[in-house]
Amino acid sequence: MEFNIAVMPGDGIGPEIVDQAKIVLDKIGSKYGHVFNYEEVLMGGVAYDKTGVPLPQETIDICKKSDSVLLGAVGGYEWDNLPGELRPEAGLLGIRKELGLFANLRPALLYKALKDASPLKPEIIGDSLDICIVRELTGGIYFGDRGRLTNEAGEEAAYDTEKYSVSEVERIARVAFEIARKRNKLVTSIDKMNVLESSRLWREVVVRVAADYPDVELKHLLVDNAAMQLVVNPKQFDVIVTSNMFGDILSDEASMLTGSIGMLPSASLSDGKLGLYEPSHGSAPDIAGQDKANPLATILSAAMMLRYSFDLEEEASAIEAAVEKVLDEGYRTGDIASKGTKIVGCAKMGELVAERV
Ligand SMILES: NC(=O)C1=CN([C@@H]2O[C@H](COP(=O)(O)OP(=O)(O)OC[C@H]3O[C@@H](n4cnc5c(N)ncnc54)[C@H](O)[C@@H]3O)[C@@H](O)[C@H]2O)C=CC1
Ligand SMILES: CC(C)CC(=O)C(=O)O
Ligand SMILES: [Mg+2]
Repeated sequence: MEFNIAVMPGDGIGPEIVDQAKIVLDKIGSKYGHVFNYEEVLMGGVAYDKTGVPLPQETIDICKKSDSVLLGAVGGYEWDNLPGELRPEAGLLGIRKELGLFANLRPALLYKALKDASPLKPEIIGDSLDICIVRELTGGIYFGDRGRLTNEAGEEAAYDTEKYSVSEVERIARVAFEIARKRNKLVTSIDKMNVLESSRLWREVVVRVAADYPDVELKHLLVDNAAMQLVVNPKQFDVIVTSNMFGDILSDEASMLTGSIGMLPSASLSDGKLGLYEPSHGSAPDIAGQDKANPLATILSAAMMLRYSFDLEEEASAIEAAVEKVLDEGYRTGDIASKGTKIVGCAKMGELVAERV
């Protein structure tokens, strides 16, 4: 089969890690008889530098007519003083909205070989950890009204607004329950209903949706407690469903339970087959251009693309198995290295995975 993939390398380590994912995809293509056509598009700081905006219309058009989108990461110090709407991150939020990518799946999976890389005690982490975070991606405070104003005391002030509609909560809750049905049948909804009205609506709607899934257990946690529970008892979670900002923060925390933010892939899904696949981390400007980045989150995101956008389950599993094999053989990028392991760079890690596909 033939697939057209829009590729946004982005900024910082983005181009390095995306290159490795393409090498692995090409190996899958040659093994299973698929052709992946890549069309590189501009988004983020690199787009701002070349066109004056972080998300050019041409990028949106090409993504919309592609079969899926692969992204590295965007952002960096050099764009830190731009106004919000011109920052690289505005390009990312813009493409998520344009493509209707309301469901962000972030699986935090601990590979057995990485047990030593997890900061949690062996008696807490056990042999494995497998949490699926379902983060709402096109609503909430990242998309609400914001601005600057002068308050009653004549002082400069700023505001951002958290807003969720019933339909926005309902559709993300359904995604979470459907996923839980295929896993361990437990959804934990995380909110801040003791303070926020938007969270009270969130909880009401999730409870209503749960009635359609009597085979799935529903629990609720307040987000501050949830942040703590992830560290003290992560095994209590199966599927977590939460808002855009809480999911952003909690997924970075969960990534560390599995060894590194460089291990956490993500799939951003819409109502249709078009999805955007990217690692959960940022552009890591502190290590950009040094061949130090861990490309595994991006490679595993490419596997999610095969699974969710192209229905190529066997090929997706082949990538995941190749990643597991490389780790079992003791190869590590610096972020997941431990005593007795073999440290390799970003490019070598990609090559090793491709060889084992
Ligand atoms: N999806 C995206 O494009 C995202 C972009 N950002 C942007 O990225 C820029 C940097 O943000 P930070 O807060 O520093 O977060 P970050 O995720 O880029 O980096 C945090 C820490 O993790 C390390 N790290 C991240 N990815 C890694 C990898 N693959 N391998 C090894 N180490 C890795 C970095 O070196 C750094 O020490 C900012 O401009 C931010 O807005 C942040 C998060 C997501
Ligand atoms: C622009 C930000 C919302 C990106 C981010 O931190 C994320 O999606 O994880
Ligand atoms: Mg984030």
